[in-house]
Amino acid sequence: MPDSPLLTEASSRLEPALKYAEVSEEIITELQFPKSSLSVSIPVRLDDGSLKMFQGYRVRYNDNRGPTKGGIRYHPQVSLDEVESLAFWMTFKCALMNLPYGGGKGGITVNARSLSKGELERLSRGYISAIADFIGPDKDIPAPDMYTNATIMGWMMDQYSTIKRQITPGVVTGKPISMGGSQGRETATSVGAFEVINTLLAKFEQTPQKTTVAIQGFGNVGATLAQLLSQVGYRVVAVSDSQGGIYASKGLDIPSIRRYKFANQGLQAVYCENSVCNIVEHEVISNADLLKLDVDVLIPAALENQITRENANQIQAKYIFEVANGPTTSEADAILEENECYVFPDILVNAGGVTVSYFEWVQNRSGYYWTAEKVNQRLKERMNIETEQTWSIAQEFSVSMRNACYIHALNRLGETRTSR
Ligand SMILES: NC(=O)c1ccc[n+]([C@@H]2O[C@H](COP(=O)([O-])OP(=O)(O)OC[C@H]3O[C@@H](n4cnc5c(N)ncnc54)[C@H](O)[C@@H]3O)[C@@H](O)[C@H]2O)c1
Repeated sequence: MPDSPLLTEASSRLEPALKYAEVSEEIITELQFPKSSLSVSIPVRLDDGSLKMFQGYRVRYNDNRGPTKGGIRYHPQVSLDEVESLAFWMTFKCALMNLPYGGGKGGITVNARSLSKGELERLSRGYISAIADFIGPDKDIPAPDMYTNATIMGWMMDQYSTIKRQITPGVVTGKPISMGGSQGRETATSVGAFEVINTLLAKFEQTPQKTTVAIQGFGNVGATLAQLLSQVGYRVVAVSDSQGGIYASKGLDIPSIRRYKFANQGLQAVYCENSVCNIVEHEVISNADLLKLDVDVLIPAALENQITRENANQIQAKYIFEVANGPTTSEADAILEENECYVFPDILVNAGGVTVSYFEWVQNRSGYYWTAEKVNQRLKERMNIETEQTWSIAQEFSVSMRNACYIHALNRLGETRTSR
């Protein structure tokens, strides 16, 4: 095994699931290695006339179940090891959701916020020029991830189409709707998580009206999810962003807070009537405080590695739904399990995004576009099917939902590999 601590840690988390999964040793061995990894150097002309080189990666981890699929991340800490470990998880997420895809991932080591729009466009187009032979609608299909968005996906699709001299919308998902993006893609992760939360809390007879919720991260996914939850009666008592959080035991007025945040770029516990917003009684809390609140449901929706060996014993929530990727370390997982806290893992909870990415690719290939209602209906169906199946596996083997997800995904990967 090469020196890849993140990938090694990722694959070690599968161990408890292996004794229940119907997969051969050979397949498990194969799954420890990425099929192919590409490193590229991208020259970019900056606005001041100088030339700067950037490092980029694209990994196709495993393509037994179909073309590889996964986002592209722009972040200063991007490394080949990180991209390989994220591509590894995409392999499992796609199998878990029964999508006809393998796992992939990409990234560029860059602080995207330090670049102008023009520089960002040249970098994105340069990256696609460098990896064009490695990707394609039947080979590997990128999507947005941290610090990449629909605009960047649009540039990438355009660049690829220019190189191939053929309009190829199915090469990238998460595009603007005007370039073949799907209705419902922007809210897909929140809608998917909402379905999973409702389905699983119902198993514990935990109704929305008697459930308090704290959400770390009031971004694209966290804020939309907060709204969906509060609409059906969940009491969202705390939310936070990178600057800190707010808490009100009576519950927060989420639509008002969203409006305020959109207009002022800050979090404030407000209640708005028409255009007037009044500040309501609340406590200002830190992100660390938010995680330890006495609530029923905790939703990390910001960064990875938030729940660790250091704070896991102080978590009071009974249920954790991982919307962020990798918010709980494996040491924290063990502590939470001992404390009878149910953790519902990222590869299920946040899989709505990749599911609607799949729908986008299907629409691009057929040239027939669905309504938002149709997208959401199909998304909910698929989330429910896989949540129920995973729940049954957890009951059958008396394992955590994390291990049940791995067993379910491993079984699918094993079945396809054996058939091939
Ligand atoms: N957007 C998707 O479709 C999607 C799909 C799957 C997984 N995810 C994961 O969900 C998470 C959120 O994604 P997003 O698209 O909403 O991102 P986003 O950038 O829109 O929002 C992230 C939020 O987290 C906040 N934040 C940053 N640092 C924080 C900190 N230290 N403590 C608390 N909050 C902090 C930010 O202020 C922001 O409100 C990420 O982990 C992402 O990988 C997103």
